[in-house]
Amino acid sequence: MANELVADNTTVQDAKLFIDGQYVDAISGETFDTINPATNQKLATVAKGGEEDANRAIEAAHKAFASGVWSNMPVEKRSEILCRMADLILEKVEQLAYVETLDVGKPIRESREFDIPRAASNFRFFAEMAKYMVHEHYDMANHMSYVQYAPAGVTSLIIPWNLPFMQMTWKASAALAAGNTVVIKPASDTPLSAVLLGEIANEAGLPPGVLNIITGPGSTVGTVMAKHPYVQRISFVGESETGKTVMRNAAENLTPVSLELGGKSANIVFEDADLDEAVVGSIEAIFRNQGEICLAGSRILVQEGIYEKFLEKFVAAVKNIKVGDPTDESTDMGALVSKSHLKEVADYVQIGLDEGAKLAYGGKMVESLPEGNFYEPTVLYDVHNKMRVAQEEIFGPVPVIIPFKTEEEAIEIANDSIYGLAGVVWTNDLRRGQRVTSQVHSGLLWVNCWYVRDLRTPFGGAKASGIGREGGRHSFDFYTEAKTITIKK
Ligand SMILES: NC(=O)c1ccc[n+]([C@@H]2O[C@H](COP(=O)([O-])OP(=O)(O)OC[C@H]3O[C@@H](n4cnc5c(N)ncnc54)[C@H](O)[C@@H]3O)[C@@H](O)[C@H]2O)c1
Ligand SMILES: O=C/C=C/C=C(\O)C(=O)O
Repeated sequence: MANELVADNTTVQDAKLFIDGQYVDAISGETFDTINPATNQKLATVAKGGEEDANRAIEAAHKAFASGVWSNMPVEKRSEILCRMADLILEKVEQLAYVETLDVGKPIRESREFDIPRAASNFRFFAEMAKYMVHEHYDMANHMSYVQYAPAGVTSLIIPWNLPFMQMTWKASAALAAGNTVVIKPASDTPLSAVLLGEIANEAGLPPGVLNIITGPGSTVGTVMAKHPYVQRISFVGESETGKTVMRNAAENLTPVSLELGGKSANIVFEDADLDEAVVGSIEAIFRNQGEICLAGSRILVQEGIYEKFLEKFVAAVKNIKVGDPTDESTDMGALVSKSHLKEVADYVQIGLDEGAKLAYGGKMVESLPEGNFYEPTVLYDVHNKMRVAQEEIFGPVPVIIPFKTEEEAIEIANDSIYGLAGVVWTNDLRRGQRVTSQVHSGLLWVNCWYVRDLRTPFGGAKASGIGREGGRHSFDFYTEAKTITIKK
């Protein structure tokens, strides 16, 4: 394999661009290093794609699309190839999980048990669904109409660094199942697992040019992927500000965008909740993946009658989180993705303290692990929702705990945010659960659970958290062009 792990499981082979079914160097010959966040040592050399490379990949995708080799392939056959990709992902679960863990800094247990199997599920789900799409047909007296959901064409997929393989496959599987050809750009901090998808595609029999992967900067490669006139759909995941830039660039050709952006979701704990369950769930919702999850329950709103008790139990649970080597099976929390991100997270904690928040636990780098980007799980409490740490996305293991008195106040605080991605409600009163979730202005809400995913449901955010929904038929709506064909009888 072109990108196989070497024997010691600490370094990976160099990564190239994947264009038209082949691994190639950047035209400029330039490369960049990807760093292991647990050691801050170099992990691999990666081809630094530029504008010309992005053009090359888009042209390859355009040619493959126009040839009909994929878009006109019977859906059963297309589905078979995508299911084979799912099988291959599962066969390579160990390799992919290690690469993901080394590149992202996340615990190996999570990579092996969640990210990689979920990537396989993404492929299998959309491959199966494509076969069972319901087609519309309408009759009039002298005419009949039917609707064809035709593949849109070349699709740009721009991916962030936090859950790289899972998110890339969430988009790619749907776009491919709908008959499109794709160009994928992983984030420069975490390009390695994406590059491995190229050989999986080749092994599964995906025709050349149908899937292309370009590693390189967002400012060049990403800009071309948003602006190129051949591109018919852009699906972007990342920060809200970058999303705005992508949308501006997409406007040049009126290219439809699907944007999954930042979040600052409220995790609301009511007095009538099962306290232990709420503590365990709230810990998971903010410390999983080092808190680097868009859906994180990063604002923990706690009703005043249980505020002290919740805080005590929450902090006790935080003390049990084992931070350390991401490749260690017993690690709960790994390293933050980069030195610069570590600094951003640490700066936010200082900002919070300066604003008057109190520190219940953490607040510094892990002293015993000075080489990597290990930050202690941190708890800020007695936070007011107007503080910057309650309004801005920290994207790290730093929840802010905010007290509230009434249900109305909890809803008001939850909605007092530019973001509207997710929300969690902990209560034993399901009527309250229904009332509160129906009034919180977010795309995804969970009651007494967090990040439970059913791939048939729409996924996406409100307000600054995004535009559009993917998942189930919503993905096919986005990745296809609905064509109405009317015939005289
Ligand atoms: N809503 C969701 O589903 C979701 C999921 C995961 C992450 N996120 C968000 O992603 C952010 C973290 O990821 P990040 O730091 O990698 O985000 P980011 O916006 O910095 O980068 C995302 C991707 O965009 C590329 N990019 C940068 N500039 C670009 C440009 N001008 N044109 C095109 N592409 C460009 C980057 O190289 C990267 O591949 C957080 O805000 C998080 O909430 C949202
Ligand atoms: O960090 C963001 C998490 C995104 C999750 C998904 O895209 C998903 O579960 O489909």
